[in-house]
Amino acid sequence: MAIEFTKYHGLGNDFILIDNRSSLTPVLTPEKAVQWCDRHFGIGADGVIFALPGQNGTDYTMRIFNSDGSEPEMCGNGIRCLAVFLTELEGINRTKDKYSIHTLAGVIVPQLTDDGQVKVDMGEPRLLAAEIPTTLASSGPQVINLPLEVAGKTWDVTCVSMGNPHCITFVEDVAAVNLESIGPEFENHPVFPKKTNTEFIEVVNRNYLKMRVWERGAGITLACGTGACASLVAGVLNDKCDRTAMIELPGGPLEIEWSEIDNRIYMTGPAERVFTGKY
Ligand SMILES: N[C@@H](CCC[C@H](N)C(=O)O)C(=O)O
Repeated sequence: MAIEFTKYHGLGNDFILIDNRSSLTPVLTPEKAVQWCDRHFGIGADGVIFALPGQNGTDYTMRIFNSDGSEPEMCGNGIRCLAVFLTELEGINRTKDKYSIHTLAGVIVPQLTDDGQVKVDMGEPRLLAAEIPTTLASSGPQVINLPLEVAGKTWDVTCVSMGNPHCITFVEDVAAVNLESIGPEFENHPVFPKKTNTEFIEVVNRNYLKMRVWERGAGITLACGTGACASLVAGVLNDKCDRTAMIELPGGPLEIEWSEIDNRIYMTGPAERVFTGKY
């Protein structure tokens, strides 16, 4: 049976979106998602996202499979793509759209802005080691600037959950990091029982950070929304940046704010439709 899909990207972090609004069961298995995401033998993407009916009073549910078939709790760039996809499916006036989306990381609220971007209420960051989860907490309940041995080198890391796990480390020159070799070592490190996403951050100034990412279940991607949020939180906790900053990723910039008023993270960035098809 042919299934209709639409390809989107958020700063080059690309996804296959599927209209799954008639059932709470994704129309693809994780194994099929791996095949669809293959850049040589399939459509090619960092993940597959399903727009499912809402649960517990929410408008919709988002589920996502990474390109390796694993299921993460949340995806920041993906939820911006989902918001635009839903608007196009529902045909509502773009500027008024605000959705409550049920995810494995809780309820997330994206809103389309007047300039065609999407601003997302990403919820509160979680900092307790058990919430990340990580076993790396020697001196307290949080992991802030603690040494971690990876591939024969000591890295000072800060761990933040945005529903999914992130390990952040600050470096002098982000372009010099050999992501391909070091990324999998972080991802599969025994101190992360559910594996981890890893962000390498260069601080340019207190409102401008450069980031490269190795994603759990997807490898090197051009952008990671939850990673940018977690990195801003890590920057604030280490007194390296202010609570509002531009995070420059290989695919482009994201604006991130950690509100002092409600402790929630707000992420603003684009989401673009690329093409539609049947597979
Ligand atoms: N690219 C995403 C994150 C996708 C999930 C991640 N690979 C994980 O397994 O946690 C984003 O924009 O947040």
